[in-house]
Amino acid sequence: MSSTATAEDTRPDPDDSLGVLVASHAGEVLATLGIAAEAALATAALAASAQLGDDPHHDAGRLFECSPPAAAGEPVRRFIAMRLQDRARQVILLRPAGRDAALFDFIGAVPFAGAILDHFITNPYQAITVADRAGHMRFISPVHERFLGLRTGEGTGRPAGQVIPNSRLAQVAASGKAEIGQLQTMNGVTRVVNRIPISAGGEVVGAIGQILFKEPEAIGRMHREMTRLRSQLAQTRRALDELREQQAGPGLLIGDSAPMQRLRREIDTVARLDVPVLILGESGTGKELVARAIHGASRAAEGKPLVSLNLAALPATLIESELFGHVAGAFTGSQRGGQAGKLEQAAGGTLFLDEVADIPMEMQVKLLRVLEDHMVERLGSRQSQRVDFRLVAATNRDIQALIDGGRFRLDLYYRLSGVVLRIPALGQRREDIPALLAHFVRGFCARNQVAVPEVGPEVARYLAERRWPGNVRQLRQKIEEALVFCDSRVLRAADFARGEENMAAFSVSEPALTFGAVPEDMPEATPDEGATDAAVASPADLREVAHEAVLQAIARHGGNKKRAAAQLGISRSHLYKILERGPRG
Ligand SMILES: Nc1ncnc2c1ncn2[C@@H]1O[C@H](COP(=O)(O)OP(=O)(O)OP(=O)(O)O)[C@@H](O)[C@H]1O
Repeated sequence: MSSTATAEDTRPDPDDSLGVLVASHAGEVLATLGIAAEAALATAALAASAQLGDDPHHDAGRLFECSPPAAAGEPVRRFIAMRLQDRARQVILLRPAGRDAALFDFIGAVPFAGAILDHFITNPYQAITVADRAGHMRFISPVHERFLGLRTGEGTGRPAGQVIPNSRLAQVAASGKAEIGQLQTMNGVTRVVNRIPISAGGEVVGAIGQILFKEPEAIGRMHREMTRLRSQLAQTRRALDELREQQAGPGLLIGDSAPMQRLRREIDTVARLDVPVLILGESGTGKELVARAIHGASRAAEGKPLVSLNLAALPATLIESELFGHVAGAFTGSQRGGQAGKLEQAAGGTLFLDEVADIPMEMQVKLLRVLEDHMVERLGSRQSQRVDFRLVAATNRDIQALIDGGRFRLDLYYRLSGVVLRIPALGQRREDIPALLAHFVRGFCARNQVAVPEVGPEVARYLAERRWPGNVRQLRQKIEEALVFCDSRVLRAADFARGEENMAAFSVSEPALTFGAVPEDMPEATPDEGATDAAVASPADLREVAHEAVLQAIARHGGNKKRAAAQLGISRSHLYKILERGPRG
């Protein structure tokens, strides 16, 4: 250590990057260390320090810049200095500033730079944390230390995850990828945090965390609202796709079995006639599809609406206002400007009364009357108007039994059943199953924008072997469920049998199985024929869907994985497997 700075002092060892200069307030150098031994630098530092003056607010330390005069042709060397002082002397710490140091410019340009940095470190509304590349804590704002119940510096040097609950600073320092606007729950409180990797010399050297203490609830609310809207959008998209599918008409009535061919011919015939049609068939056999097909094939109804009303489970009063509409103020809660009922809305088109056998007795008379004279009077109005529409009704009930039991009016039955179309149950046309399988696989993959998987040759036979009390609707639901949870790029019979025993038997390597009810020449389902390479299953795609379905089920059940697994019809270990492998695993 030298005691004075003189002109002949040599430049310090170039490896030295720090210097300490101790001087009196009058500028007399008392001691130097490291780069401060260079007389020109010490002189420049003391001159710059004198410029700062004595500000009682900065007793804690003052940052400033200084540059010794450069020899001709040499670049200007810039140093960052920090001054600490007491009544007797000042101590100045010196460090060269990098050429591109914005910090240097900041300190040079802002006389209260130190106060600003101090503010960032002690800001009560936004704490910061710093971890090094190894993920160990280097600094935690005092306000955050208090929140975490730590004494000053207590967390320093410890792994971030041990000090801060749910910390991801170590991961960010390791990956170099920022995480912005994330919600982090610490000690039961949710905060909004940013985690940002910090680089020096082209390398990630650590990460900082910014924790917003103010109004995280507002941001949290926005986050929840966005999540809700996203899921609503996905639901709407799905509903829209289904609607499009339904409105596409008779082409989408899949199946070439003899009963289906006959049904198609009947649809073509009745569509041309002005007669009411009653569609009978078990639940899920496609009655609504047939109603749409009739409407779609009817020339008279071209461009006109098909208006549906499901009469099951609606109380009589509601059915009446739905059918006939109402005028303004007709009843409490009525629409301000009044509203047209389904009968009016269907003018010129088709009125589809689904589950017609479930209509309450007192409404049967009113329906009968309007079907006889086609005169519609809105509730609360004395004026009636004539409305013409084609009537298609459907039921899965044994309507004859209801008539015999006095629960359905015979005269209404005659009004509804100008022509009766009977839709065969799926069990009576098992040969349609391969085509339905291919159709639902394609539809599901298109809706979810995932690649179409290959369908194992045993699948159609396996499905044809099952009982389908819920008919095509149940078949569709089972196929979609299997697609969600199928584990590989090939959809296998085993994917349909989660929770069922003995599925090992249904593998391709076991071709000797017999399928009594299945015709020998039953074609096998094939993947999308028009598809190109994209049709090759990307397991990751379906895994994403499965992962999402699992997350949603867990959320629906308040985090209870056992119940989520039960609802999805998978074992708990399968659920854990899906969670573990993640959406792209
Ligand atoms: N032949 C078919 N081709 C393609 N999809 C069909 C066929 N039959 C039924 N579906 C599908 O099965 C599901 C149920 O069909 P739909 O709602 O028409 O049945 P439904 O007989 O009216 O049922 P419910 O008696 O319960 O009202 C729908 O998703 C429909 O698209």
